[in-house]
Amino acid sequence: MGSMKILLISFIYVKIFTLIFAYDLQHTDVVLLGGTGDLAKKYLWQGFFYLFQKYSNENSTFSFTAIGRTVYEEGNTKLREILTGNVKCGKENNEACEEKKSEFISLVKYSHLKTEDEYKTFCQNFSKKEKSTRNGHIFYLSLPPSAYVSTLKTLSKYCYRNDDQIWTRFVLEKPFGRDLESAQQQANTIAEFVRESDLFRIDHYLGKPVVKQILSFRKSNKQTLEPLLNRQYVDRIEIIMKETIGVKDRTEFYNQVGVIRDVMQNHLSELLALVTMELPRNLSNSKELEEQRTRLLIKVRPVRESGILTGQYSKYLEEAIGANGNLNQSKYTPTFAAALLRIENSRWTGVPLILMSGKMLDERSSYIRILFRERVFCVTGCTDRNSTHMQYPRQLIFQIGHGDVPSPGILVSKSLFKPVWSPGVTELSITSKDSLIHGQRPGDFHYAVSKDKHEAYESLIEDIYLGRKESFVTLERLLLLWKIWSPVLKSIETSVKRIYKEGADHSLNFRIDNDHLVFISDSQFDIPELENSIVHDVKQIISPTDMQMVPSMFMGENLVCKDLIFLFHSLAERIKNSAEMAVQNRNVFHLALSGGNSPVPLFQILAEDSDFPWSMTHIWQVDERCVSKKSDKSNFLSIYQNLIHHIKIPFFNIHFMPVDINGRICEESDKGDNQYEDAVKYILDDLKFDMILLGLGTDGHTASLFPGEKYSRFLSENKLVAYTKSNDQSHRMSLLLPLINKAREVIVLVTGKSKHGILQKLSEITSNNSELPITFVKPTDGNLTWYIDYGAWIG
Ligand SMILES: O=P(O)(O)OC[C@H]1O[C@@H](O)[C@H](O)[C@@H](O)[C@@H]1O
Repeated sequence: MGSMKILLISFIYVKIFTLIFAYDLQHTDVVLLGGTGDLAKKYLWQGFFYLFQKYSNENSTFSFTAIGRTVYEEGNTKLREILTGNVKCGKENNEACEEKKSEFISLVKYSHLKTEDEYKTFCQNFSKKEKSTRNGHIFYLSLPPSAYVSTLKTLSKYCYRNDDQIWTRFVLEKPFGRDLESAQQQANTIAEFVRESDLFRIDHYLGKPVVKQILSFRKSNKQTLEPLLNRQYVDRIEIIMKETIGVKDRTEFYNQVGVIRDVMQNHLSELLALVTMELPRNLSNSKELEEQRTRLLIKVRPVRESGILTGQYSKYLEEAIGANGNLNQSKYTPTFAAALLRIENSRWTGVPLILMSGKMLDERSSYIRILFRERVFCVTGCTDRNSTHMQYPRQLIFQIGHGDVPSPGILVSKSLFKPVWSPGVTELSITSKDSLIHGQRPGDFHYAVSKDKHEAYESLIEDIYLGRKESFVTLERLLLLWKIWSPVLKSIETSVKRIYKEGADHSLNFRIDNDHLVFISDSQFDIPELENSIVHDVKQIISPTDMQMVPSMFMGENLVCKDLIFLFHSLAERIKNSAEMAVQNRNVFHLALSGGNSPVPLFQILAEDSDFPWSMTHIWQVDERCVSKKSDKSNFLSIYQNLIHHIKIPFFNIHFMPVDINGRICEESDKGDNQYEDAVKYILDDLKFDMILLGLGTDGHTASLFPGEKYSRFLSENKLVAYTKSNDQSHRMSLLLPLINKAREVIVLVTGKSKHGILQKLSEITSNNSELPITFVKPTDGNLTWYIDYGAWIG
């Protein structure tokens, strides 16, 4: 009886063990469609070999099939030859690796598939694996994008299973569509037969070792770096991918895409998101990571035609003709492009982002370079490169590939901060070389390289196998990326491309001129070229530095004159101080805001300030256009969208001008002006606003008080609010001078070059008989301060 019991127990144990063991067995079939193509030869087989080396053992087995369209007599032999020449064991080249390589190569098979029946038979054999194991199927489509939909359709019909026994993953290479519309269309069709969760869209830049370190570097230096990564401190960001090779035998593909679709809409734009997005609290939370990425991309303004430059290397057309390319199309294919991007959020407004890439340029280098604003001013020894006193520019560089560094890595100017290195990198010192790196001596950098030395495809293929999706392109992100580039792609489709010489051609150098990019050789400015700088910004040369003297008074009143971003920040701080004082003294803060474009960045900064005493603040309007509240011309809509919408302010503290009463716009009989005046009288004890923010028009108008009307009339009549007319005779509503002049503080905000002329005119006024409305603004008991940016000041 006893021995029966023992036998039974042992039987149960053996059964459980077998079950566990069997459950642990996994067999993975990798099918590489386009397995004898260029990408496969160069990177993909190497990636699969890495996977095989790392994961194959007695519990985890693999088979590899290359699918091609060509019928080879000795397909397997041919394929194995390819692999023998292309798969490498790395520097160690050790015996164990060579053994593994032979094992790997002997496993690889070649199959020719073309017709649906051939696919069907292939897939039937394919599914016949031992029932006790769990099978994984990876279909990697290294095919022309035009073949994606039909191939996926066939595969999904015969090879697609996802259940307890089999998982299936499909891998696609960019480009995904040609523009927003086609990408959406392609995605919709694919979604009919493949689930989004089983689709892996590859952008191999996301698998590059340094790219994988960007967020952890930001996180490790959160205390020091994050407060600097914004428009207040960053001068510009360059995201660059320079190549020395040409298109070679890829002309047919390249003619369809050009440099923007090939690398800018995807690789470079993905990098942009990684450096500018809000840092997720938890980097391993892929949902949060994706949310922050998409939140950022939503705020990237679509590239404009004036913000892009394109070129083509001189031999491209010849190559294209040789490759039987379509000449008409080839002549418009850009092999070089530089684009100016803008992010319209409170963190980055105003910071230029330059994305640039080109084939056949003078060097091979890809990097993200963040240049910080300069505050230092050199007095002595400025041209002495060996001087130890000056260490500028101050920059943070993610060197993603090649360039002048010993190995891709992260570089931080020593004058910026001493980084805390994340566990994924190793600090190195760059041995002194004669040449400069990004304009600095190598020794002026803290430098670290990634510990992970694997090629992008190796780590991405591993991610596919493990089902980790963080480094792949989601559909939502893909469409947002297209939104940035689609419009400009359309508008430059048949624009003339600048022809440049292969290698070093200075005619590609460009600079930012306001919101435009221009080739320097085309521009009327004679600007000395800045050494080692790709972007030459004229403003940097002509605008005053913090060291330059600016008077402290304008028109007999206080003046604050700064660079645009600093100006907005200091004004936001001033408003907050006034609010806090008012709340302390009177328990309430009455703020009247003008409309127009100038104050928008200010609203956005204020909107971010959760410490502002919003609950004690009343927001009023200085003026309003006679339009519907929903019109994009409405001042209230702009104040609402950029400020009110983002803050916690009681509804009853918002006082919009009643220009739209039940759909009737500025009907005199509705007496909207009297209504607003009554509200002011009722709510403001002594008719004193704590602060009024005014603007200044190029014609000297302020609020909605335009030249030509007799404002002295309003002064004597003591009216507070009225309907007025602008120069183009359109109707407005405005606070009037008696009310404006009662305010405790009046701020006049003037920004942008276009305002230089009117400032000049005002500064030349000598008599007291000017008819310009702004000259009537003279607070009786309060004070007036001009806030003017360098653009308006210098012109
Ligand atoms: O920087 P890497 O990894 O060498 O990749 C560059 C290549 O990236 C590919 O995505 C582009 O299609 C090629 O045109 C480009 O040459």
